Amino acid sequence: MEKVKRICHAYRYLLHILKEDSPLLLASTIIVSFVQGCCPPLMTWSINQIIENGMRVASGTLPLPHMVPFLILFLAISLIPSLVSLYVQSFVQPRTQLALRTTFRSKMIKKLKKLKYEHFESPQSMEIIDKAFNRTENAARMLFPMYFTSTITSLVSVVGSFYLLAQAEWWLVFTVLIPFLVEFYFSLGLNYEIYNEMEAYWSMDYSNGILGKFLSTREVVKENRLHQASEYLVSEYQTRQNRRNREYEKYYRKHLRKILTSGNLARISIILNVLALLWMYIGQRIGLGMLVSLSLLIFGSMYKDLNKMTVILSGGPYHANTFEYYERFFDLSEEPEGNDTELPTDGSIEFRDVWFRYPGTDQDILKGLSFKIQDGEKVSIVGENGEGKTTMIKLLLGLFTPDKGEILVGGQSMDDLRSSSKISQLYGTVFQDFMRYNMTVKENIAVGDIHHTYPEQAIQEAAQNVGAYDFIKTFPNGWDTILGRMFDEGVDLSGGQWQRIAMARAFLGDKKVLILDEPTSQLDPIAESKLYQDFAKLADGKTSLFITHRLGSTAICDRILVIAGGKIVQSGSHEELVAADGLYASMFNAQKHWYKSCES
Ligand SMILES: Nc1ncnc2c1ncn2[C@@H]1O[C@H](COP(=O)(O)OP(=O)(O)OP(=O)(O)O)[C@@H](O)[C@H]1O
Repeated sequence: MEKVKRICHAYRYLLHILKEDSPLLLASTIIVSFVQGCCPPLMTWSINQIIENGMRVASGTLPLPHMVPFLILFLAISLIPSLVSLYVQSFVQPRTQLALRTTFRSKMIKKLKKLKYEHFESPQSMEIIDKAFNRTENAARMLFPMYFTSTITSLVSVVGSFYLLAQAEWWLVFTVLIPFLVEFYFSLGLNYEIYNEMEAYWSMDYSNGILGKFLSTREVVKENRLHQASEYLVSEYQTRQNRRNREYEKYYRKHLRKILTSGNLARISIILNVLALLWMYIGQRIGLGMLVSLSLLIFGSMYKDLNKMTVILSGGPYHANTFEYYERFFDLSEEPEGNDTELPTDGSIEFRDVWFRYPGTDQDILKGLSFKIQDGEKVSIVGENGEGKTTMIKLLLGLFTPDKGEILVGGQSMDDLRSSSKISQLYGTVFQDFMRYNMTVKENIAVGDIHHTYPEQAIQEAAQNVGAYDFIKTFPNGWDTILGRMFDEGVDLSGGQWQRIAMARAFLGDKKVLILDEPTSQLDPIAESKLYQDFAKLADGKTSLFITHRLGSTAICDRILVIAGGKIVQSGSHEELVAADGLYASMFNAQKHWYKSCES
């Protein structure tokens, strides 16, 4: 029952989309499918007429011209199925594909925009998103037009054919139908079983696909070549694919026996029914025309149509099941609706006993993190790898919520602020893995504050503030130059130049809090020192947070917070912390020795 509900739901959904998008296409598809369905019974009827009347023409009891309408009908019916298939293949299929793709994609993209950020860091959610994006369209295409046209055609054809069979003998309807119903019952269960087994196979495909991307992504290819890792990745990819293929073959062999045996009941019933017709002909209960035309019907189109119906009915739920992923995707939790909470007027930050672990994991990353940053203060956050510095920033930005404790910005709780529609105007953030948009320089910077339209001069000023103005001026199309290598006319930038563009974007507008997560990782020492000076100017009067491993850079900050074990373990100026002889001093001394050994 659940399966039937699911397929009905999938069809209702698809037909609704097509009715809205292209009602004419839907109507014409229904009409041509119906006409095609009428062909087999009409063909049977015309063969019967041609044979019976042909014999009368041969015996001289009927003039030849009386045969002409039946012959014309016969010719027309022979042509219609191939014309209809051409129409479906060359028009209905591609047109439907476009309509479904547009509807599915745009609905899914709108949903993506609202998804809770945590889903993008969860492998389970990412698998649902991947399947919804990659499989729903294919399944929809199978259901319409393939299954939909086949269902109408075979249903009309089967009803017409049963009518003709009943003309010969009423019980023929049942001797043909019952074996097919039994067959259908078994194939329905079998296909559902196959679907469940295929789930494991698809999961393997998903992870192999990710490995395959390592071989085609530009950034990754560079490193692969350098490490000569491509060969290893290719062979690993092949090994995994082979393992998956073996799994697939196992499932296929397991079901082959069932698939082969499941068609036999119907095949035997066909032969028995044709023998029954012969028996009726010998007993003179039907004529030669009926014997030939009904035998052709049972052996040919009727068997095919009934068979098609069992495939549609048993395979339909299998494709409709894909809609389960589509529905699960839409069930993923969303960020709360943006409200009109006003932003705070000062940029002070306070973490009060904040605890946090990533959803689906069992390890606390932040364990009672508490600190205060005054409005306008410049603070450096330092700590060893994996101590939770970036995690802390994600919480501050409202991408995740703490499991315990509270975060305040300007005295306002992040619980209220995180859903403010203006939140993007509070923070200017540059992450380690900032975005490189393959768009114009202007757009690359302007997306930093989409709530305002900035004149070109403001964009240029933003670029100047982060030292990007001079290299942008040299571009062939100036501010309208497309960045990145995705397009022919695109100009690629160095890592440091991209970083400056990202900074111009992040700091566009009047952001109260500036955050830089490893801002200088791609800069040379001169550029790094220049960037700090630029940033100190830019950050004047604003609260700013630096996450950095280069402890020399902390000099521009008023204070340093040292994070370890999910807590702040030290706080003070560079001089105070070096003198305190704690974790900061040992990290700083290690770096000092490293620089010294480089100098010597
Ligand atoms: N989405 C996630 N799911 C589960 N664990 C995560 C996730 N993101 C990060 N972690 C874990 O959280 C811990 C803290 O990571 P985080 O990136 O905050 O550290 P960090 O101090 O910024 O490190 P680094 O200095 O190396 O950038 C790490 O152990 C990391 O593996």
